[in-house]
Formats: sequence, structure tokens, C-alpha cells
Amino acid sequence: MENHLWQHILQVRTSSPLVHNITNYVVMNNTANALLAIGASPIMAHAKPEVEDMVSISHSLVINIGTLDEYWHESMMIAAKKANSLQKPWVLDPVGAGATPYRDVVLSEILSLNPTVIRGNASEIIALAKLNNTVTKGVDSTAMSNEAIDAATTLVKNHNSVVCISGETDIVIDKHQCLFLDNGDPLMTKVTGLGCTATALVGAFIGVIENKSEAAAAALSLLSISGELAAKNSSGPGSLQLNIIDKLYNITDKEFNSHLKLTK
Ligand SMILES: Nc1ncnc2c1ncn2[C@@H]1O[C@H](COP(=O)(O)OP(=O)(O)O)[C@@H](O)[C@H]1O
Ligand SMILES: Cc1ncsc1CCOP(=O)(O)O
Ligand SMILES: [Mg+2]
Repeated sequence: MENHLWQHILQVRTSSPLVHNITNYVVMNNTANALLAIGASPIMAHAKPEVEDMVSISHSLVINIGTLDEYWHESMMIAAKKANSLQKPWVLDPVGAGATPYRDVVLSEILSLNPTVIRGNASEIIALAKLNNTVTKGVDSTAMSNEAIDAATTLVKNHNSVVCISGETDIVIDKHQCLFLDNGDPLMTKVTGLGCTATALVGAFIGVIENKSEAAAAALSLLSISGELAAKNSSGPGSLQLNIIDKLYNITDKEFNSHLKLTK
């Protein structure tokens, strides 16, 4: 598995997947830059008359409900249905799940389309599975990743999805196994949109890699190791945001493999 992850990173660099993003206003620029840095090709598009055509020419679709409204909700449904009809992979980022009833109503509709991958922080994954009454604090997590494992397992079973719980430890769960990735840096929580970046990178990897759990693990470990290395040269969140993009772009085989902390 460890050896495969770097191969997957090279695969994304060489095949440059086109990733269609319906994502939030806060992160459009960061996530487009992160996708470019890893060698993928981003396109942000949410107009109803074009989303089906955009899905048709893309390798994968990212749906992120961060700055949701009624129009975007419809665009997301049209795009996800088209992706399913073409058997194209797509990833859901349930930003702020549990924060308002509106988000939950929309999320239950999107979830019914069975995303290939779901990536959220622990509070969002717990809210999504509706396993308890945990209140999500806006877009930030109030729970640890391992507290969301039962919720994630429920989502895996009910939606046939790979589920990623991000946080201090990133966890990737599918029907057969649970992978734990222990990279990253606490300063990453002070940069907005790094969870969304994780989701966008997962979108790129599932577009070209058949094994969706390995694709998700490669994407998350690439971001968390890049964040860990970038933090060493950053004096605060502002420089970290820039340094992460540079490290996503220039990380080497040696840097990746010597820092990877993966357990099953
Ligand atoms: N406490 C932490 N320590 C180290 N890395 C972290 C920590 N919290 C988040 N990260 C890193 O930031 C990435 C974004 O995750 P997270 O902050 O959970 O997403 P979100 O912004 O959606 O809440 C994670 O995949 C992980 O690499
Ligand atoms: C602050 C904020 N508000 C709506 S979307 C968004 C960005 C959330 O990004 P992330 O979940 O990656 O921290
Ligand atoms: Mg998030």
C-alpha cells in the first residue's frame, strides 16, 4: 500500500485529470491552485444549463455545500445524477453538516445519490450519519476523528461510499478496512479551506485511480505531509497557505515516503 501511494501521486501528475468542482465561494481560488499544484486541471462551474456537459467531459466531480443556496442545490443534484448515469466518480464535502436544518435536508437528498467518496471532519461525518445529537460548530469540528468511526461505518454500509474523516488523524474507511494517516500540523486548522482542499484532491485522485480507498489515502496523505513540511517554514497561517501550495507542487518521493505515517 505505502508504495502504491507515491505511484498514485505520479499517476495524477502525468494524467492531469479534469476535475469539475461545484464548491464554495470561500475556497474556489485555493482549491483551484491546489489542484493545479498536484498536476490536475480544475474547472469551477455551477450553472444549470452547463453542469451536465461539464460532468461529461470531466474525469470526476466535487460537490461541496459550503456556501449553499437553492440554485446551487439544484445544480448539485443535476451534476451528481449525471455523474452516476455516466459512472463517473464523485466526492461529497458536507461542509457544516448538522449546523442548520437546511443543510441537513439538502445533504440527505445528495446522499441518496450515493457519493463515491465522502470527506468531512468528525462533526460533519457524525451529523451526516445522524447517529447522535452532536452539534457542529459551523464548519469546524468539535469531535476527534476516531469518535466518528461508527458514523462513518454506517455511511459506508448505507451508501456504498468510501468515507474519509479528517482531523489530527485522517481515517479512510471502506467495506474491508480502516486506514489511519497521522501526518499534518495543528497550524493547518488556522487556514480556511484545507478540508475543502483535501476533498478537491480526493476528487482528482478518484478520477484516475481505480481503487477509491487508495486514491483517497494518497490524496489525504499528500496534503497532510505537504502541510507538515510547509509548517516548518511558515511563521503563521498566511505563509502556511502559500507554502502548502508550493510543497504540493515540489514534494519528492523521498520526502513523501520518509514522512508517511500510515497504519491499518
Ligand atoms: N489537529 C491537527 N493536527 C494535524 N493536522 C491536522 C489537524 N487538523 C487538521 N489537520 C490537517 O488538515 C486537513 C484538513 O482537515 P480538517 O481541518 O479536519 O478539515 P475541515 O477544514 O473540513 O474541518 C486534514 O486532512 C489534516 O491533514
Ligand atoms: C468558512 C466557510 N464558510 C462556508 S464554506 C467555508 C470554508 C470551509 O472550509 P473548510 O471546511 O475546508 O475549513
Ligand atoms: Mg470542511
